[in-house]
Amino acid sequence: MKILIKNIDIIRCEEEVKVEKNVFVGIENDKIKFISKNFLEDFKFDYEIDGKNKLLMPGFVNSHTHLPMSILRSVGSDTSLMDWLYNYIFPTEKKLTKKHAYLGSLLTLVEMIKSGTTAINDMYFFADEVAKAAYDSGIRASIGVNIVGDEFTDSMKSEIEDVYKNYNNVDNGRISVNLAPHAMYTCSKNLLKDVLEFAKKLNVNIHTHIAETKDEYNYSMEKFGVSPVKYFYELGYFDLKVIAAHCVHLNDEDIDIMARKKVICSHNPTSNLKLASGIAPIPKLLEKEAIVTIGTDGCASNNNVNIVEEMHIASLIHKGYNLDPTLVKASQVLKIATSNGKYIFGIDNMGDIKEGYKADLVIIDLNKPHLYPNNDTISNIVYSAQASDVDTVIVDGKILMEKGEVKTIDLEKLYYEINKIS
Ligand SMILES: CSC[C@H]1O[C@@H](n2cnc3c(O)ncnc32)[C@H](O)[C@@H]1O
Ligand SMILES: [Zn+2]
Repeated sequence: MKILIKNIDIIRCEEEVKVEKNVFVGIENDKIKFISKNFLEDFKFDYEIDGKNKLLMPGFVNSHTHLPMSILRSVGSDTSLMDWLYNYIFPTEKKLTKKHAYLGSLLTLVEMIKSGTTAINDMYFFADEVAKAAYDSGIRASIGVNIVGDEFTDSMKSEIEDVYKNYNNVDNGRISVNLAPHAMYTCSKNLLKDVLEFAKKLNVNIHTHIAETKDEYNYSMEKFGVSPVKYFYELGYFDLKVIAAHCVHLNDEDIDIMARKKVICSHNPTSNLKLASGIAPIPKLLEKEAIVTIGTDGCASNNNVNIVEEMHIASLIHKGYNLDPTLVKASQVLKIATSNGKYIFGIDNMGDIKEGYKADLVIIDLNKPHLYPNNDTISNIVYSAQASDVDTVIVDGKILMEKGEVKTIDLEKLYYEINKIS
């Protein structure tokens, strides 16, 4: 498939974040073929998109999600993490079925695509169903197989092997698999050691929750004499690629370790605020050049997966909390929410608008009252844009949504099914 986008403004995000006005962009198969000031006559396209009053930018990457959890939206609201998990979420999750996981995932994916997310890093039970939903939706996804308990059992291993066989590196690498030990307080040390060896054998990423609450930090210090970050470091986890969700309670040594070992921090500001977990030291991580990305967490602790809103909150809280308006600038947050996601997927040519790069793109409709006047496009996108401004979403060169209409999922049927099970 060849797509021509004409007369559009673009934001390049990788090195310096900058805007270019009124260009032609050609997409061929899964990649950006050209970006040009003029139309290239010999590009024979199948499909044309008019870019007048629109902005093309790299798609958003949501680095920490639990797709099926839209089914649990608003369960246990107004409680702290441990109360929420142990008294509301874990008991309800025991009742979930494969069907719930598939339909809940699809519902979350609709919300994600509608707000411009082109790639996600997930972890949950029923990973096979989650992977199927991600596959069906057309999004780019790394699917985490949930691991909790004392021992690495044969049934855990065979679930991982099945999901790996069915979904790792599927559809031109669009779907991949990661191992997701839940957290240091729900997995024994032996289990974590075995999982690490298994991840090495399969050559996959690790995705886990680290240092989310003060309780977790204190538990780690009391039981093991080290912080959660140092605990994972000493186990050898950071010799692999680890996506560490939350990273709220870090000491200076933790920040140094994370920067040096290139741990990928998934900043989840809304979930951290809703569960009153705290505010992650993102300015300090950025100062040390650690890799920071952005995530929503699951729908029950957010209560949505709107990455535009997440970016907005991330751009504001560190300024207010530290009484410093220069922290987490609009250009930094845009990079965090888009191009830094490439580190998760290990795809170098992803996360920017450049020739030869993956066509994982969103088109924003600028013809909205809150986006006029366009004095500073980057500030307008971070501080004023709404999810409903996302007009078109393209992943791997395929159009998943156009003019606000999701093409890959039958919404009427999905809402009907969701209503039946809720
Ligand atoms: C490992 S599968 C996912 C597991 O994690 C639970 N969960 C969702 N959000 C959070 C969070 O913010 N901290 C810790 N655990 C969380 C989810 O309910 C599943 O049980
Ligand atoms: Zn989580």
